[in-house]
Amino acid sequence: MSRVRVVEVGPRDGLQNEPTAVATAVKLELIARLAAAGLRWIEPTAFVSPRWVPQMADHAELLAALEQTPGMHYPVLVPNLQGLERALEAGAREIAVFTAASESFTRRNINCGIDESLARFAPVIERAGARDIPVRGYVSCALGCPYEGAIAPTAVARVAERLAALGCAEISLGDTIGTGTPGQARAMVETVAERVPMARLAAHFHDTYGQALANLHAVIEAGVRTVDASVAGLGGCPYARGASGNVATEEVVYMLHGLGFDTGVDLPALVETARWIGERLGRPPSRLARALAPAD
Ligand SMILES: CC(C)(COP(=O)([O-])OP(=O)([O-])OC[C@H]1O[C@@H](n2cnc3c(N)ncnc32)[C@H](O)[C@@H]1OP(=O)([O-])[O-])[C@@H](O)C(=O)NCCC(=O)NCCSC(=O)C[C@@](C)(O)CC(=O)[O-]
Repeated sequence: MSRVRVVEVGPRDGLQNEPTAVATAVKLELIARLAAAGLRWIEPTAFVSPRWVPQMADHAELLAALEQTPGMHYPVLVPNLQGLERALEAGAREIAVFTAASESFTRRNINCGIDESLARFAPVIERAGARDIPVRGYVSCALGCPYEGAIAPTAVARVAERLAALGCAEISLGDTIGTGTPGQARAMVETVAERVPMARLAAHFHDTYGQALANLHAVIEAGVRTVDASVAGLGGCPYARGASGNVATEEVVYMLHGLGFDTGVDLPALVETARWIGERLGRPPSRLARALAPAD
């Protein structure tokens, strides 16, 4: 059976936009439950400025408290050298850098242009490489920008290629505001794959317009085998208006199993985790979690 790798981004992308502070202990329990459900790649936090994203202010405490057992991967977001230094001190073994295919979004999200972001990442990736720390690169706004509208697939491909050339092992392509549709998603991924091999691409789709599963299906048919998702559909980028809701991991896993892919994830345990975090945050369950709810 062929495998699709699911990268759980809920504790980071999912929680970064929550209006009220989520206790570090709740985040740690969420991560432990996700690991127990079979997820092996879990993005736990971001070493970004607490002024920009207060919800990630406990990054060092959280990462230091995580037991990084063999076989588990906990990549953390790092925007610059300062973030890298702090992440390394806290015990990071994998990192992710993040920019976008849109100049306006990049400025609002990390306070610099695309070229400058890549210049900042160069020494980050070099230092990580010297320690054998794998680096993922994110390209946001891959299917549209909240400030610039449509984004050409070739613009996404150019940024992805530059991240790969800097040393990113994997490139995650983000439909940050969830406006993409399946034909666009497939065309974008195929254009990027002309410059970065398909095996190194990941799809990171938000469900704001209800298109995420259809878009994922389209890019899986095109050959993508790594998919980002957020338990209970938590999430959204604080610097992308309307970017609520990553695609729910449990719905992705249900679809992948239905398509005959192995994910290594125990779906009932994941659904239970989705219900657990939803209750703590006062969030409605995903459609799947609702459908699979035990009878009263
Ligand atoms: C990049 C910066 C820091 C630039 O922010 P800046 O204000 O330009 O930074 P600066 O270098 O001018 O420094 C200003 C202050 O920030 C501090 N600082 C500087 N760097 C750090 C750091 N790493 N950690 C902690 N503190 C830091 C620095 O020490 C200084 O502190 P002060 O002297 O004023 O007290 C800021 O814009 C930032 O943190 N942005 C993060 C925004 C963010 O996390 N957005 C969400 C993630 S992206 C996303 O969600 C999309 C994605 C990945 O999920 C995919 C998708 O869906 O498309």
